[in-house]
Amino acid sequence: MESLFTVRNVQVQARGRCILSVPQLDLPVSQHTSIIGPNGAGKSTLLRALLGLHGTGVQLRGESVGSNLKRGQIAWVGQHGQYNLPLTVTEYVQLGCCPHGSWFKKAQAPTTKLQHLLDVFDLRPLAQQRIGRLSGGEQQRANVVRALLQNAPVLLLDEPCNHLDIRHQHRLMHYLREHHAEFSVVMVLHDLTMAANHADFIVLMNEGQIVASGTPQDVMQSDLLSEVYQWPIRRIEEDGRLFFRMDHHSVHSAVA
Ligand SMILES: Nc1ncnc2c1ncn2[C@@H]1O[C@H](COP(=O)(O)OP(=O)(O)OP(=O)(O)O)[C@@H](O)[C@H]1O
Repeated sequence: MESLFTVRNVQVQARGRCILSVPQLDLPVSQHTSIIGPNGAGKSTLLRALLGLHGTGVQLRGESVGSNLKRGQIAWVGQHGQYNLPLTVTEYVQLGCCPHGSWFKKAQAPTTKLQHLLDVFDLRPLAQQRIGRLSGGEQQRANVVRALLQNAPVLLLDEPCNHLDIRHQHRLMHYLREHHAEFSVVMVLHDLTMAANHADFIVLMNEGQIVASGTPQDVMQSDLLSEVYQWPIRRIEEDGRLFFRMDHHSVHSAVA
């Protein structure tokens, strides 16, 4: 298996505690990888490590991810955007076209792609609005468009479906699938059914460690998921697709 990212002996400490410990992880090329796991499992920390923000143990296609060259090949959507900038939606998404590390320089996106993405993500009517005045879901869509305009071969998306309604969640996932030849995607997702049906490769995390990695069929087993999430999770297979049902569980029995 050819690797997109190789992670070797990456450890991240914060306030005297280890929040990420990954002896070895290989993420395959040209696949959609989803990182799943409960709150605080270390998913965002792992994504930041892939971005080269936590030391030297990560390689992208065999070269250190810390180099500017490699970092310029990665587009990133974090959990929080910079919405206090005095920019319209069009100006905000065009930041994606700036050379890496010089976001303050004036940039122009190719008009066709910009207009296409504004249409796909229903932002055209809001194009001249201030980014700070948009709703949470609209801002998130603008963040995604900004990342897509970078034309980077690797997209790292931290909970890209945050704030998105169901239609826009599916539109985003379908866009990523339709354009899979243009980029590899590594994304953090909380929706297990969405992860199973849109990712080819799953990384399951808990307490700063990789619990399992592999295909959704192999990794997303009821017992393992229930143990990691500490909640009864039932896996259902229908027409070759996986669905996950959170079984009813009173808060009292979950806490007990
Ligand atoms: N700068 C920091 N200082 C101290 N603790 C931190 C710091 N950054 C992260 N942590 C802790 O590390 C753990 C992992 O955080 P991380 O954001 O990677 O989790 P996550 O899996 O992405 O969670 P969520 O699903 O809630 O977004 C958490 O317990 C968090 O409180």
